[in-house]
Amino acid sequence: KLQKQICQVVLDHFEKQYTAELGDAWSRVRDVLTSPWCWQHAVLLNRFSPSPGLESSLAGQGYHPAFPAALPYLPAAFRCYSRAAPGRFPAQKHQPGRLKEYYLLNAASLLPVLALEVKDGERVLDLCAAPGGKSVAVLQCACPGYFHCNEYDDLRSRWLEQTIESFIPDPVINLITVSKLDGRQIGDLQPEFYDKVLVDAPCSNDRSWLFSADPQRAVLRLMQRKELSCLQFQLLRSAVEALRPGGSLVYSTCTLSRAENSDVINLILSSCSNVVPVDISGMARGVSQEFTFLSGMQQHELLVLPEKGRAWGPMYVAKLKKVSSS
Ligand SMILES: C[S@@+](CC[C@H](N)C(=O)[O-])C[C@H]1O[C@@H](n2cnc3c(N)ncnc32)[C@H](O)[C@@H]1O
Repeated sequence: KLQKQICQVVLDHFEKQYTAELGDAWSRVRDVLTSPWCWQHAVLLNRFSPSPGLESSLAGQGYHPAFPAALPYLPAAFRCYSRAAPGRFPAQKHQPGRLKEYYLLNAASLLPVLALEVKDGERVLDLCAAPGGKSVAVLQCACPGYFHCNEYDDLRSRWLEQTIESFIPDPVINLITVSKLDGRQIGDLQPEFYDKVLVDAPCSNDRSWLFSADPQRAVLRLMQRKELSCLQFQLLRSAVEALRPGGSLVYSTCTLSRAENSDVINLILSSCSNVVPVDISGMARGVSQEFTFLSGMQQHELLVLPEKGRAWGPMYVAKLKKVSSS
């Protein structure tokens, strides 16, 4: 495989911003983000396609359960394995008519799903769903009564459909609706309809931006970075509209950028009087063996910092609850 090249202009930009925002922690995070050979992958098992021998094979290769059973929310059917050593379990190819047995992913990307605490029968919206890793993970946790997976981008929406086909069998797939809407409109289209909404927002994606192949495009993206916060705020506002009173939402990104994380959440909290923060510190404490978090965050949010041997993240997660009608 071609060696990944670091995009210097992005690294310089991050160096300035994240030294200011994260202090000393940034240099440890930078060492991981710029060393793809030490990146880890977790293996999320597909409960709809159990594979005899897979768990013992994972154990034989040094994998262990990534999440402790004592978490505030960890359904028995949700099984995910990780190991401290870098490297990748072999990926499974898409084969029409055959379900895949597992999904490879960054273990931190399961934290927003666990924070959402989906229960059987609930109406759930995954507002920005492609390629579908978190949609698949939601269905490992529970069987929603109605599951709406939305993705605005045409090509990525097809990818989402393929992921769902690869992991979800026939009776369950009928509970899922895939749409290609602008997520900002769903609040108006389906007001107060959902029990749970996941907003896994489009963001700077620090890990992949650092390896941008086209420096000119990277410069353009960096210049347009501020617009992302605006889009994220609008998506969140739509999610709040789409929630029934008493329902809750989880917001997540895979960037370290404060402007796309805490600032967006603070803006929603100050502009929507019917939304309150939900404490997720119990979950954070429960997984503190496997993940490193930025200290000094508020109880309704967490930021996973990649570290050697625990190279998960970046991942920001915040949880909010709608307490009354808009
Ligand atoms: C971080 S990715 C989602 C990853 C996905 N949740 C997963 O776990 O596989 C964000 C997605 O939001 C989509 N997106 C961007 N703008 C959107 C919009 N206005 N409405 C809905 N989706 C949008 C992007 O195309 C991208 O696929």
